[in-house]
Amino acid sequence: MKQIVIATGNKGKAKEFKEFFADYKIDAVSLLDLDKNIPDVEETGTTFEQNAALKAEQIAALLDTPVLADDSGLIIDALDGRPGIFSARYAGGESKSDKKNIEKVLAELKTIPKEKRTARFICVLAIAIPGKETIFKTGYCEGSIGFEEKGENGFGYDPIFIPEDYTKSMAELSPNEKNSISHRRNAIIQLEKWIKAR
Ligand SMILES: O=c1[nH]c(=O)c2ncn([C@@H]3O[C@H](COP(=O)(O)OP(=O)(O)OP(=O)(O)O)[C@@H](O)[C@H]3O)c2[nH]1
Ligand SMILES: [Mg+2]
Repeated sequence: MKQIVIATGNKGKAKEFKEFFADYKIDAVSLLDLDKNIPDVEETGTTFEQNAALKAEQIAALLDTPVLADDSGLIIDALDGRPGIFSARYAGGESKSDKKNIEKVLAELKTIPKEKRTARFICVLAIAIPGKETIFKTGYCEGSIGFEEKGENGFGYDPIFIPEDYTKSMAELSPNEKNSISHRRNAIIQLEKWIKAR
């Protein structure tokens, strides 16, 4: 089976990439699957593109193979776009905690009414191929932030994100349903030609 390396240490992302690439009969191997001790890539960029490129290019150089990286996050209008590129580490501290991040967002939006809770997920994919220019693709998923956590599926902010035209949270959707509307899917479908040519 063909393989593609995904430069992520996020379990939720790794699972979704495996599901997407299975459709193309490609095994998506994440950093969690590799035996090698791979150093953490510091996300020092100021944009999703820069951080996606940092992850893809550093791991591609290290392994000398094409690598796909995903930098993603949640953009909330009432918070001037926060948590944005800081989505994974919004509540601060070294340990990334989805639960603490969600609590912080809900607290910040406490007095904000339903119609002003609009938000979107963004996913920027970078594909680094040694010796070639890095390719970028961006996908979005529009929605709003609920008032409480709901559902057990997905990861990150899914329990408080209600996709547009839905009443359920992203975490209440099945993996297949999420994968049919998510920001990650909307980025990946733009890569279809590249994936099929592999
Ligand atoms: O509810 C969610 N559903 C999603 O589908 C989703 N996609 C991204 N996010 C949030 O945005 C951060 C990415 O930050 P990020 O791109 O730096 O990834 P990460 O640090 O978790 O892993 P890595 O890929 O960098 O190794 C994540 O941790 C999450 O908090 C999501 N939340
Ligand atoms: Mg990260």
